[in-house]
Amino acid sequence: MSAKSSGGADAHKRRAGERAAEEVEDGMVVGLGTGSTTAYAIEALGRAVADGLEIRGIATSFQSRRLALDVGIPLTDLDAVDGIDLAIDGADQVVDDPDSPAHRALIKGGGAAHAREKLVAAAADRFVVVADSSKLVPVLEAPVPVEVLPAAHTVVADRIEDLGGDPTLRMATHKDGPVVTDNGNLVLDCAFGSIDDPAALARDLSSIPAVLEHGLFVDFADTTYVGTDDGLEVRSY
Ligand SMILES: O=C(CO)[C@H](O)[C@H](O)COP(=O)(O)O
Repeated sequence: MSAKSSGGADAHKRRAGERAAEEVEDGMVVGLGTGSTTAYAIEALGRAVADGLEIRGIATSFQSRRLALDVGIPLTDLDAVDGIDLAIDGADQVVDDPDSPAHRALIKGGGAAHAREKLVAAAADRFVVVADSSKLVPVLEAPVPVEVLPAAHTVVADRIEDLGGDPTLRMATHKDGPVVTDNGNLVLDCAFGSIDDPAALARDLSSIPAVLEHGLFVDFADTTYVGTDDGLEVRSY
């Protein structure tokens, strides 16, 4: 999937994605996130590679791998490198309140790619988030995507209800049945209302057997680029 043309939220996404791509320098290993905002960064990196920038990308999904190949970014794998210099990725919600202990916590996984996205973000020296301004919130409240082993989805759903969540199995739109992740698993979108303590919820979710990964990213982001009507806002943490 390529990035869409600009206008409204798309223009905001483009500003954020293209600005993040400017952070990439010759010789870097770059984590390539998933989603429409990151697609602008990947396309910008493809243009820079065509102009001589030498990088290696690590894709976080089938979608980001295809796009990177389409635009000519050489790819490698996590087990073939010593580390990742910089990872760029989008978010579904970002806490934007410097007075909150949850400042910079994210919800990711709108594209069901959060397991590999978190792996790559955790391996990166710097994790740069790209978002349009609609993603900024004072408190996280979107459903948290939880990737689960297929055989365990009802058991995990029960455990999530015990935690006060309301899990819904994510269903595919162009096939019968559920969304299946790039890892062959299922996704429960788990509504918790306002998430005042994302770190505690992240620990609780991680402790459930058969949860592969959840979409709460606490203390991962180093910088967030936010595309707005007026231009670009930068949050450095
Ligand atoms: O976490 C993600 C995929 O798993 C995406 O980065 C997130 O859903 C944001 O996507 P977009 O940039 O299209 O709004």
